Amino acid sequence: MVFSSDPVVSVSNASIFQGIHTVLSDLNFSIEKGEFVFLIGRTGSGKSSLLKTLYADLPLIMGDAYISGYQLNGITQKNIPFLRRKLGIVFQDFQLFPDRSVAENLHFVMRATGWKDKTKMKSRMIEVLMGVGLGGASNKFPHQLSGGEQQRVVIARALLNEPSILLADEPTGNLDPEVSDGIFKLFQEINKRGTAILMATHNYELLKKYPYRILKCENGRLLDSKTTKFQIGQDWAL
Ligand SMILES: Nc1ncnc2c1ncn2[C@@H]1O[C@H](COP(=O)(O)OP(=O)(O)OP(=O)(O)O)[C@@H](O)[C@H]1O
Repeated sequence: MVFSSDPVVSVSNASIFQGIHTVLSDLNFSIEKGEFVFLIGRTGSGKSSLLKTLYADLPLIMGDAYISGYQLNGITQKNIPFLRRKLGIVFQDFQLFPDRSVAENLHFVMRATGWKDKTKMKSRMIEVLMGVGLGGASNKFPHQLSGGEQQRVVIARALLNEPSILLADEPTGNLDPEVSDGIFKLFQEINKRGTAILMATHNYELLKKYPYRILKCENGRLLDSKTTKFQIGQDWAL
């Protein structure tokens, strides 16, 4: 049972591994419902590994972690799809099926996550596409959309099951600055509607402009702007 006062993410005494290599150790942090948090750090510092652990693509071997009401340590293969229904995941590369329309891309996820009622599926699909500003795009194929529009479809797809948190790994990394600004604003709108966001980014401008909480991977540790003062760094050295 998830109570509304529970944090969406809660991590204690955890270490993050890639095989036998420890990437981050002694992690202790939580993310509250509706919080917006940046995740920063130099290339190879562990941002993606942390996100992968949170969506159970990497096993949590040491420590405790809960996300969207699921305990990550000891989670079974059978339960991972159920966990992922509670999360929205957005990557830098859009990962849409190129040979399927926008509607078919969304339908695929809905069917895979247990939706059956065709009327409800259609109205939810329209709702999420409208929500990302792509109300008229359902019959288009990915190649007929710009990079920014494709990313909006990916965000719509991530929102289908009303996740309590969106995990975003460099979601604006492949887009030019103006387009990425629009995508960032979309994340802010989604956040204002109540979804927590954990966003890995190298975009120094965003950090300067929007004073959200920052988690920084540095020297195998995770620094938290809520409890520690630290330098953000320059964009090449985030
Ligand atoms: N699949 C993998 N197998 C083994 N080691 C890996 C794998 N992926 C990443 N690593 C290693 O884990 C460490 C953390 O990498 P990670 O991708 O989490 O960093 P990152 O902060 O997300 O980097 P970037 O900003 O470049 O995306 C690095 O030392 C990297 O080489």
